[in-house]
Amino acid sequence: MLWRFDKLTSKIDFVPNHINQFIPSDLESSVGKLDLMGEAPVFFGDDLHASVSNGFHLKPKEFESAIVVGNKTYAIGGFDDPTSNGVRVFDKSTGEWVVPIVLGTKPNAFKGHSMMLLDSDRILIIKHNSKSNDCAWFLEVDTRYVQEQKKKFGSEVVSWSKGVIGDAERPIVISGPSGVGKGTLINMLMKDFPTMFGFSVSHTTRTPREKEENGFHYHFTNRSVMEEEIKAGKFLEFASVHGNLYGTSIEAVEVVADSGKRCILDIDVQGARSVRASSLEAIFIFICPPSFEELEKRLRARGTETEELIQKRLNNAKAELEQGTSGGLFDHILVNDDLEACYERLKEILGLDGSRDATLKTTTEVFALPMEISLSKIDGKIIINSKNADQKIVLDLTSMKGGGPGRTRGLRMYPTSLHIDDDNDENA
Ligand SMILES: Nc1ncnc2c1ncn2[C@@H]1O[C@H](COP(=O)(O)OP(=O)(O)OP(=O)(O)O)[C@@H](O)[C@H]1O
Ligand SMILES: Nc1nc2c(ncn2[C@@H]2O[C@H](COP(=O)(O)O)[C@@H](O)[C@H]2O)c(=O)[nH]1
Repeated sequence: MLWRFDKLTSKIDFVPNHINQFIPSDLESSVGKLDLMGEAPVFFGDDLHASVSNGFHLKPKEFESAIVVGNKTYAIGGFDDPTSNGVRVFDKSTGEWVVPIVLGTKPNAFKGHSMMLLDSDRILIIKHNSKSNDCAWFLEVDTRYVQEQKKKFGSEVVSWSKGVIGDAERPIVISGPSGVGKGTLINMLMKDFPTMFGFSVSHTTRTPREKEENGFHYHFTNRSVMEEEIKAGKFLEFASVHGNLYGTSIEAVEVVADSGKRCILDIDVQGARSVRASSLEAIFIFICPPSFEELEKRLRARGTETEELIQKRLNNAKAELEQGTSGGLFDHILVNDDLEACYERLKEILGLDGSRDATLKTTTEVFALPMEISLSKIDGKIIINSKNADQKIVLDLTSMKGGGPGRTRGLRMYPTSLHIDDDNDENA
């Protein structure tokens, strides 16, 4: 049994061992020394019954545990409970518990986890008794992305992001005016490198063209449904384009990441700007036509739009070309004059010009984590310690890329037989 001090009821009592206890390494700096003197800085699962100030019942849920980040306490768990979204937040300054808007796909229910605060803006959660490819999750509580979403929603927001082990490449955002050839170039890439790229299937309220397939070219939907889903935080970005709503759902990007492929997004300039502001660290490529006349010729030759819609798209193309080429937003600007030459240049940018083996993929061996673990941090690396066996696994976050929404890539994880001296352990 462990003792705990309940700040809300001012009582000291005992915490059963099954309730996960972890005092995060960065906590001392984030809450200050006072909190660490005499009072347990972490509220444990069964502390949570203490406050019902905003009317909901705070009976602790099974396998729920909590962690302090600055002024707030995040209670995480209870995923089995259908009434829970898995996260509750206690704000010390208001004395209230709130259920936040939860973005990203939350992990499947798990029985036990250990947590650690990273950089005071995200919580690392390691699922007990899990596999290495599904054990590391991040709950972003104050990253730039989450701060923006808090402003947008005007309420408490958190965002889940799954840790992906290995060298996943940065997603690719391709923008450019309608008819410039984005789809044509993307199809060439997907055909030549089928195991390497996955297309982010957008949602749109426009009507399908002949031969367009729901779920493959787009998720065709209607405005009221899509607006509701936007409100619910399901979209990484969305924009009104040529009179219709288009958007990239967080799920669309996650599906590609989970297949181990590099995600390609075909979105307009407004969408690219939103993605740039998100924590999806993508490469941004803008495709230009050789001339406005050629753009018009291609749009007409495609034969998919009415004259009225062609005029609308051409009109919007002027602003898009101006914004796309005015600098800052895009990493690369390509002119799609000769299709083959443009495709070669695109491959070059993506490192597919033969300078490396494009079919080569980093394979990461999957292994099982111990049943019961604790976490510590040594030399910037997270050590996952087995509570019952002399087994340690290193989680190296130094090459970590991106973050919410969706996936945090570039994690390295390997079992180690090295003896780790607990005296140097920042968090024994
Ligand atoms: N370099 C090129 N030279 C000539 N025609 C081209 C070239 N690239 C693409 N096209 C043609 O231009 C038309 C428009 O291309 P595509 O549909 O790929 O454009 P897009 O940028 O994806 O348009 P949208 O944004 O409307 O989806 C197609 O008929 C395609 O075959
Ligand atoms: N902001 C977003 N723009 C998108 C998305 N999906 C497609 N698009 C852009 O819309 C126009 C028109 O496409 P079309 O298929 O109707 O010709 C084009 O510029 C696309 O890049 C999206 O999810 N978000």
